[in-house]
Amino acid sequence: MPTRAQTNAKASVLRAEFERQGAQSVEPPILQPAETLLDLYGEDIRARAYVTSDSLLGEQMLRPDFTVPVVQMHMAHGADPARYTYAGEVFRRQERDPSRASEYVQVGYEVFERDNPADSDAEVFALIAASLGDLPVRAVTGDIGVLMAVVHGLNTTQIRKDALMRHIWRPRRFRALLEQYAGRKPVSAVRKALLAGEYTSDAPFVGARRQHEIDARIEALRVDAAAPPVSEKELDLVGALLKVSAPMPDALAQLHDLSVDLPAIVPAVARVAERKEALKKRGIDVNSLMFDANYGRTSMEYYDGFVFGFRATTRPDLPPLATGGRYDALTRRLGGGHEIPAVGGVMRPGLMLELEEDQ
Ligand SMILES: N[C@@H](Cc1c[nH]c[nH+]1)C(=O)O
Repeated sequence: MPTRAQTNAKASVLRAEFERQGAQSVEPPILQPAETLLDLYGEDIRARAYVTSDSLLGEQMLRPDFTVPVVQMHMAHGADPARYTYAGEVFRRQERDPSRASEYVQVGYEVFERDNPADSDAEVFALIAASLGDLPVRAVTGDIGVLMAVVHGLNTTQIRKDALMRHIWRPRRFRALLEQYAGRKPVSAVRKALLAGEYTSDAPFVGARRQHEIDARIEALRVDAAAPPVSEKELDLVGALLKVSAPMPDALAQLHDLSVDLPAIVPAVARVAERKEALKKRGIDVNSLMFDANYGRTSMEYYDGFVFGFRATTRPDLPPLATGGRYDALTRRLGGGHEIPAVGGVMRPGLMLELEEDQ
């Protein structure tokens, strides 16, 4: 296992390289305001952040990542375009796997650039690929924008689309909801009685929910039950889309085929195609680069476009050595009326050293 000093030294080397590529070095504080920022990460990180209360500052957290504080800083006073780099610890509780670190060093690179998003995606990816050097790694890419587009385009109610959108990050729940909306799941006897107004309960009010909220929820369930089901055809198309997992050229051909029946994904698929060309221009072998439509569905909920990760081929037990993605909407949420397309990624120097030791 590398020592902390070795990891920090490696981090400095990587950050210096990112500075040479034109990035400005920034140092967001370790303590971050939880009340304003924690929700931006989504459910998983919200549950895993170390949060504490401070009588002067309010709820504070140990930074779960750098991207959110960097976006906040850029939107408050950064000039466009901009490139930033940083190195330091992030903190996330591990609830399932005690062998995984709950505190580790990241080195990152973030690009805020309006002109050519495909090329910015390729810039970040190619820079990280180069920084990983000869390490035995394999990259996977994906695109959350394609999934969002398919949900937007479904022929169903806005309420259902909103629910599916929230569950993009919970693949099993997403699948179950979609099947429910397609009428594939039998409605339980209790639910039937509830919708028919035949269900009464004398359970005491113990939670925060009031009678009018319960009534509103029952009414929403009634409206939903009256909506026509999502068609079998759409269900199958979404299923087929989520199965796309192949090298870039083949994956793109499959996406193009699917977009004939799912016209809503046409612009998002065009972005995947543009990115492929931009990656190729930057020397990436796109013929062997994997595209997996499901990739990125369990990570940071601020991603809304390109997503990628690099894993060690010789050490499948290790977490990814580098990950990243595009987060345009996050800049809008923190921008107070402004927004700018943005993409970035991080590397884990500690894992890189561990892998080097194995060589
Ligand atoms: N902040 C992300 C990585 C990233 C940087 N930029 C974009 N994504 C993480 O910690 O997982």
